[in-house]
Amino acid sequence: MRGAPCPNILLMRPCLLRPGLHLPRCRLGQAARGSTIPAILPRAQKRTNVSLSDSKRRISVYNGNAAVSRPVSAEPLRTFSSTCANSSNAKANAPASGGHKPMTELEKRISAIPIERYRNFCIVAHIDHGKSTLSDRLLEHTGTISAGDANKQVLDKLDVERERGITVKAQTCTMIYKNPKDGLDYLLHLVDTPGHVDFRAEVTRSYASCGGALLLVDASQGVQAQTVANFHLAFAEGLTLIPVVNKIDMASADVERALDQIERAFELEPSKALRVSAKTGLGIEKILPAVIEEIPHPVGDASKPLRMLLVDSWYDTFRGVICLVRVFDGQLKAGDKIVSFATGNQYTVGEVGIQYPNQVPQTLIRAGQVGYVFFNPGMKKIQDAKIGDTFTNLGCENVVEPYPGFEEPKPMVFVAAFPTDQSNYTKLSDSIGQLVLNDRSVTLQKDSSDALGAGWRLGFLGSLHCSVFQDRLRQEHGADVIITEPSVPTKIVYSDGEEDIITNPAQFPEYDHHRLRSATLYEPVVKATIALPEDYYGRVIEILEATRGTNEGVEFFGNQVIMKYEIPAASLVDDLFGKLKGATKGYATLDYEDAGWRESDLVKMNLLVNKEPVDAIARIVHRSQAVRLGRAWVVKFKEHVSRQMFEVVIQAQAGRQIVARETLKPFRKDVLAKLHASDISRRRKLLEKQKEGRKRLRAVGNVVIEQESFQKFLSK
Ligand SMILES: Nc1nc2c(ncn2[C@@H]2O[C@H](COP(=O)(O)OP(=O)(O)OP(=O)(O)O)[C@@H](O)[C@H]2O)c(=O)[nH]1
Repeated sequence: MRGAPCPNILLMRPCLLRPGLHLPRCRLGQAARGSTIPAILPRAQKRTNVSLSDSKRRISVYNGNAAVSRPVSAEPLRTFSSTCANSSNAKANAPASGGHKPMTELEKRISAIPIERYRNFCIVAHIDHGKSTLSDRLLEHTGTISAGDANKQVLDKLDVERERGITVKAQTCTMIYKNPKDGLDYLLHLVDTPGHVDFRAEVTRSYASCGGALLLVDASQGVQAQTVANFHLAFAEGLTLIPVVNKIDMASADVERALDQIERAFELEPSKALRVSAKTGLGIEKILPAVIEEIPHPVGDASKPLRMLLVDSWYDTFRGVICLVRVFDGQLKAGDKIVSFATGNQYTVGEVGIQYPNQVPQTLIRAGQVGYVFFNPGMKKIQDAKIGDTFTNLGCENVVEPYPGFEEPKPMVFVAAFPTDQSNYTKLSDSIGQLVLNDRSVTLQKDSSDALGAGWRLGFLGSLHCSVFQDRLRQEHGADVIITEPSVPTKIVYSDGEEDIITNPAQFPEYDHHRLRSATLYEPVVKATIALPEDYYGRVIEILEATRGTNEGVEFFGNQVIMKYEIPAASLVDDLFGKLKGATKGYATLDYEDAGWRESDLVKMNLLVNKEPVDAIARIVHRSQAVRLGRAWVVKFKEHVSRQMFEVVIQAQAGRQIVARETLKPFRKDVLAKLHASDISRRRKLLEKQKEGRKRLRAVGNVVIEQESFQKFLSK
């Protein structure tokens, strides 16, 4: 399908529809050759009762009869007796020492709800379409938070989330809802997911613990790039989707257009769409009845051995590593001894509970529930909390099948981080370690630079991800840190077939390295989906062509255009999104996915100061950009380096070529100041002496570049 014009937007992310997900590839092929979405989507409709969040998710279709109908109680239901019962676990499964604590009213209410009345769901939407606001509104509607706390973005807990108004970490919240139709309590788990493309790993993880989703579309903006992308992720995960048109209170709302787009793009029935305003609360009361009606309940057996998926983890200063888990089978309570399939490590459960919306301890959590757990003693290393890991009761490893786990996200953007003051290395190391625990998509390696000392090389999913991490490092940990310019990896294939992927430009071989001469270089490319109003089409084409992109298809939906381009990933770190926003008055939206490597005429750029390369500033760029970037470098570096006693030459080198140069004049001590004007021979002698001195200094003197200069140079 690569390179073929895309007949409809469903096909824009074909690789997300993974094999093995009941969506035969031939269907996609047929559609790609001209048939339209209906060939595919009636299946999606049929799949409204496909529950892939049950214990056989990813491999089987939910059979309504298979649901466990046993009423649940807060008492352990340990009827499994094979290997597990004979293990030391039998003892551990007895109530935690100290006996039962009396159940709280909340626990009593939860324990009376059977799994058939659980619903796990999330909200699928484009960034800023109102997920967090709607989540707050639902929490308020169910009495989980008081009316005064709504609109405070309760689930956006991080400072950076509140400040930037975006969700970075997926948060979850349990709600109890009394359904007016049958007067019964339902246990709902709402997972608030990030909308931005860089946080896709968070989104995918969240979907894994859900049975369905609200597909939220802003009535004034309509379907956007990430609505399409996130729809495909949710669709591939087999989630039941309920269309919801939000922001109907806005003067610019065009509900009919949004409904038309939802129907044409996703083949979802517009008559089933709910029309709401998350801000004013208009129409909100229809959402939870629809969730109960449409979204299948999770399937699991609380009497079986524990089968529990680690969905997320974070670090709490007082309690250590806390894990967010989805229990598929069995139940979990304090004192249980459990084992990780990924690491083989054994743990004793210290506390279990639910997010309501803050952590509320429970006697136990059981099959179908999403909750938190921490251990006593806690996990030793932060790396032990492997997202996607399966846990079971100790002794049940042979009878429980682990989940396949999650695909490791691949970092696309790399930076190096150094403490401004090397004596703060350990402190900064701890801060970075804690943030990495909270964000498993970040990769971390030790690094060092001649200019900046010891530090780390960090890999991120995208530039926003990278800048959010920097903000968090500064805000939450008060870190004083120098961060180098972001770069993407480069692949070198040598003539003997050996491959090397370079993520640190300083480690890229110099142009005169004998192996590089016969090597082929590759840069990563992405398939980008860009949505914009038709009026800006021409300007956006210009920008995309300038990125060395290849047009792979354009679709028109009324006045909305959806374009598909293959572009170098390097253009994303060069603020492509900012440029698109600038050219479209902020209307353009962008989504992308990894599309492998493309052969490219790449060259290593060095910044030379008096002929010495400054390793922290090296970069691999396309040859066509070398002169422009080189010019910008030397001019900017000159601005930030203080003058020395001797002349400093700043050069940008691309491969073997010097592409730009600036000279920083030395301090000029006026050695002639006290001399009489007519004393010419004395005057010449003094100037000669000064020249000699400068020459000597230049030969032996190191250019002293203060950390501050680097900081200023590296900051945008
Ligand atoms: N007028 C109006 N504004 C709304 C409505 N829902 C949300 N908003 C506003 O839209 C903006 C974005 O809302 P959020 O809830 O933060 O959006 P989000 O989808 O969670 O954003 P991310 O988490 O970054 O993906 C905020 O300024 C909200 O106040 C609505 O129904 N009507």
